[in-house]
Amino acid sequence: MIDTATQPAEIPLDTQDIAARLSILLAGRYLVLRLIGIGGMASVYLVRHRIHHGLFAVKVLHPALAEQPELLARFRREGLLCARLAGHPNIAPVLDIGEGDGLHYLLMPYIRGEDLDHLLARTGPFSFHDAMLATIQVNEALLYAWNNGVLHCDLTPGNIRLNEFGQFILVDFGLASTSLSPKHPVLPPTTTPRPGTPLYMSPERILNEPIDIRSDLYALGAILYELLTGEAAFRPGIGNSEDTIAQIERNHLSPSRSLAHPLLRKHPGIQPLLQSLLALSPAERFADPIKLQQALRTLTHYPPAPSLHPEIESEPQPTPPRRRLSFR
Ligand SMILES: Nc1ncnc2c1ncn2[C@@H]1O[C@H](COP(=O)(O)OP(=O)(O)OP(=O)(O)O)[C@@H](O)[C@H]1O
Repeated sequence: MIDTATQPAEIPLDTQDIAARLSILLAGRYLVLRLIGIGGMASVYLVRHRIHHGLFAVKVLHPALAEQPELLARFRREGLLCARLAGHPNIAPVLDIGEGDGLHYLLMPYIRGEDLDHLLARTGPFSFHDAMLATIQVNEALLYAWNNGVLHCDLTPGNIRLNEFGQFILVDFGLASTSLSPKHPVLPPTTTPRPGTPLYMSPERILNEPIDIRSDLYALGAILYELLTGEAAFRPGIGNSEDTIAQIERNHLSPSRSLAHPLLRKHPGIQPLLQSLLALSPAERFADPIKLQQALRTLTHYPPAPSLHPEIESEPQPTPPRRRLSFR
């Protein structure tokens, strides 16, 4: 992810020092085992609970970034939004938010497995079945977030992990947005560049126009393309949103060009699906994850998930006491 607006080019980061401070901070409850990975905003550590031995991931905001109020607020918001989304099988929830000794951290369940960036690099393009399964599951996560007033806004293969049970799990809600209305956010246009990962950013996001769920669906389309072909859907000036904007303006992102990939022709129905997901204009895309879900299920003959009985969906009610039968 790049953040041209706020992020320094070089973040001084001593992960051993952070791990040592984290060990002291969490001392009573968790043992810090090792560093899992480093992102643009945070480093993530594997920890073990001292009593029940469960494994967790602790995401620590880079200390240098914690000094920037806007980035600290964004990190806290990530924690709050992810805590709100707890309970969905395709979203890594935040279980605890804490700070101390200048460190700000989020505690999450550890997702054993690999992110899709690494998986693609290791195994090459996915089978049609696996690519569609990933898309269906991530779309379910987007639907749940959207229904809870959240847009992910930084959907990339690196932010999706495949766990040991074959579930695709969305991590990193660091750029997620929410609006005042409780459901289905629409974010206003901005005057400054939005942070993000150019390869997966929708045209309207790059151009600072209003964005809604269709911007996340565009990113999902770019990921599906990459899973099926092993190649990025677009090749803009990587890492430089200026180049990307210039290329959009020159219409280099026209989907018709890249959808001619031979691996896509093998699967009837996939090209129109990608055409809709990757349409330059949001008006030409699937309107929402429900519409996409229907198309994905038709294409894969995947049965719809059983929906909860309405009584189960509502808040649990206390069970009335059983009437005792009395016998004489
Ligand atoms: N709960 C988790 N379990 C296991 N690994 C995780 C977990 N959360 C994050 N990771 C891994 O840790 C690494 C860094 O995490 P993440 O991408 O969330 O950091 P970030 O700084 O927010 O990233 P970005 O650069 O996209 O802003 C990634 O490889 C990610 O897959």
